[in-house]
Amino acid sequence: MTHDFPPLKNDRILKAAKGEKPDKLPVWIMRQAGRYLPEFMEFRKQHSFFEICQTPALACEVTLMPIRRYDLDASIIFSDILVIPQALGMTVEMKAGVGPVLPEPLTLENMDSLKKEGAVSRLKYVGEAITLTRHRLDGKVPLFGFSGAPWTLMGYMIEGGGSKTLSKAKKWLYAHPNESHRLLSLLTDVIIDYLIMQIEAGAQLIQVFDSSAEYLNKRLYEIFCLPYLKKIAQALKIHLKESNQDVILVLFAKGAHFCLEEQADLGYDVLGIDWTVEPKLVRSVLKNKNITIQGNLDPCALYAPKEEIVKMVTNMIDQFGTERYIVNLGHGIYPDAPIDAVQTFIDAVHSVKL
Ligand SMILES: Cc1c2[nH]c(c1CCC(=O)O)Cc1[nH]c(c(CCC(=O)O)c1C)Cc1[nH]c(c(CCC(=O)O)c1C)Cc1[nH]c(c(C)c1CCC(=O)O)C2
Repeated sequence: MTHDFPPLKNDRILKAAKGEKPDKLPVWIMRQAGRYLPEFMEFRKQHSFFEICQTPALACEVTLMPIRRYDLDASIIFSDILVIPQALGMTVEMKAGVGPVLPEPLTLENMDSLKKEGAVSRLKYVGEAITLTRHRLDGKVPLFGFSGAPWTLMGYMIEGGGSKTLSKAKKWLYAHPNESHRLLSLLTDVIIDYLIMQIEAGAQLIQVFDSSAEYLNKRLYEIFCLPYLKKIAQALKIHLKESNQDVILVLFAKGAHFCLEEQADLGYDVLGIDWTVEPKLVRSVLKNKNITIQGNLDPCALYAPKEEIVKMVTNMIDQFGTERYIVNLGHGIYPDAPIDAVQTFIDAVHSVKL
């Protein structure tokens, strides 16, 4: 599909992802388009969460909010990982102060009622938001599309929302492995088609969020996650090759420090690292892997005084080194992050001489 998008003016993140040298270190922030921005909170008084997700003009507006305010090097389309369970026929509510709630969680008995057929066509609005946003960005920075990973989606679907232990979803892994694989396969198929749709709509990078990886161990991750994450990367790479496109693939498996090497062999161009992992350890474990690292300032570091933030950022960059590196937080930004601290963070990154 040709879209005639405006030419890209800032390719720092694409360069870093491919192992080329950018003019400055690229920086963006997970969950940058949302809740900590006063303009977003104002916007949310007029529109419900899923109304914004499902209305391309509104999703585009929110995506652009942090780009107007800050000198970020990438944008990420406003949406949520839970639009997939929604498209599969599950009810998802966004409750103020609680987070996402799925009032009728998935069970062994009702899992066959998931509506795989047509799921991606019910997510067409995400593609439309991406295309519109690519035009409105006017080439200022590249645009990320994203999806939840199979295991993270499975967790929310079975738990019916967030959970401290994920014990209901993990029970499936231990007690019902066949049904778990059936569900993870179904989600993988939908995720692949969904991400291809986002690429065709104009996404220049894709991030897969496995935010619930931290609840598993190496054995469970090898059995129930790595094969599916690999299938996703391979299918996307085949699609990109056949359609002669160049799109960067990023995997953020939060807390999966028990299998960094295995993650590096899945076919993604970039690995996101959470803040609990030592930068030097990451670099030493992955030194022969030709992979770019993204991360990993503790989101809570933004509560520190300005001078401390600058010191922590400089120290982090020293430890990661400036090659094959994209600066980010080690998880999504929190709703009460001071907006000046975000500016300090970005300026500290961009002031590093390469
Ligand atoms: C686990 C997860 C979810 N959603 C997402 C993840 C993976 C990333 C991560 O681990 O943080 C991903 C996500 N959610 C949202 C984006 C938008 C783009 C961005 O700015 O990064 C992205 C990339 C918007 C959102 N998603 C949500 C909000 C706030 C809801 C509101 O405005 O009422 C936003 C802006 C709601 C949401 N959605 C989800 C939760 C747990 C919550 C409630 C807590 C919270 O606020 O983060 C599920």
